[in-house]
Amino acid sequence: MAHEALSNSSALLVTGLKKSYGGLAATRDVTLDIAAGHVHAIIGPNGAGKTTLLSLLSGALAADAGEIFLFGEAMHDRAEQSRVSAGLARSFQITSVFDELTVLENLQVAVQRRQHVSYGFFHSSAQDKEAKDTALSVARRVGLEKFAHQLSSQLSHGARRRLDVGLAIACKPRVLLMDEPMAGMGHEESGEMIALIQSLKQELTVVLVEHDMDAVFALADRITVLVQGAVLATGSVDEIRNNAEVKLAYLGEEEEDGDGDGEKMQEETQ
Ligand SMILES: Nc1ncnc2c1ncn2[C@@H]1O[C@H](COP(=O)(O)OP(=O)(O)OP(=O)(O)O)[C@@H](O)[C@H]1O
Repeated sequence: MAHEALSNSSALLVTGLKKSYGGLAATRDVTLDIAAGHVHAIIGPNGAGKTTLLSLLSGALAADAGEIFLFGEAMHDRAEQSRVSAGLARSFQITSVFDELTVLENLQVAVQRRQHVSYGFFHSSAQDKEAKDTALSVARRVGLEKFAHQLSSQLSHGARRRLDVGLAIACKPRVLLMDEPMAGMGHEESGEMIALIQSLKQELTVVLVEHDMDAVFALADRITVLVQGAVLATGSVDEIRNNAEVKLAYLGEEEEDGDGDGEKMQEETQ
C-alpha cells in the first residue's frame, strides 16, 4: 500500500517509529522525510538510538510501532531481504566480506545473490557474464579496480570499507543506509570515502550515521539530531550548527574545541 501524503521527492518516509528494549525506549516516535538524492545524516550522542534506527529501517530489528515507505511503497511489514530487493540496503552490516575471496569474487557473489532473488536458483551463462561485468563496474565505481584480483584479506582498512560499499551497491539500492563508514579511518582514507559517498549521490539516496562531524558537514544535505531516541531537530548543516538546543545537547563540545575540526566531539562520542 502506498503512502498518500508522500511528497514527490521523498525517497524514505518514516512515521511514528518506536522500539523499546525491555523498559528502555531506544526509538521514540521517530518521524523522518528523506528526500531523493540527498545525503541525510543522523547524528547524536552515544546511545541516542542511531544504530537502532538503522536496524529498524533495514528490517534487522522489528519495530514496536511505526511505518516506513520507500518511494511510497510500504516496507514496515517486509522482512530484511525483501527490503533489500525493493532497494533499501545497508552497508557494513548486511553484507560481509569473505576474506578468502578476491575483491571481484566478493562483488560477484553479491551480484549473484541479487540475481538469485530476482531470477531464482539456476543461472544462465548470460547471467554469469552479467554478474562478472557488473562486479567489475562496481569495483571501478568504488576505486578498487586495481585490487580486483587481490584477496580481500590483503586490503587496507579503507579499501576494505570501500569494498563494503561496493557489496551494498551490487544490490542496486535506491536508498543506502550507512553505519559509520569513516570509523577507524585516517585522514586520507576518510577523504576517499567522503569522495565516494559524494559521487553516490548522483544515483542514490544515502542515510548516513556518522560521528565524524567534518565528514557529516562536508556531505550532508540535511541532518537529523537524535537524543535519547527522539528527534531533537532536522535541518540543513547551517540550521543544525546554529540550533541552540542542538549545541546544548550535542554540538556544544565542538564549539568549545574552537578549531572547528570536531576532534573533541569525536572523543566525546566515540
Ligand atoms: N540489544 C539491545 N538490548 C538492550 N538495549 C540495547 C540494545 N541495543 C541497544 N540498546 C540500548 O538502546 C539505546 C540506543 O542504542 P544505539 O546503539 O541504537 O545508540 P547509538 O546512537 O547508535 O549509539 P553509539 O553512538 O554509541 O553507536 C542505548 O541505550 C543502548 O544501550
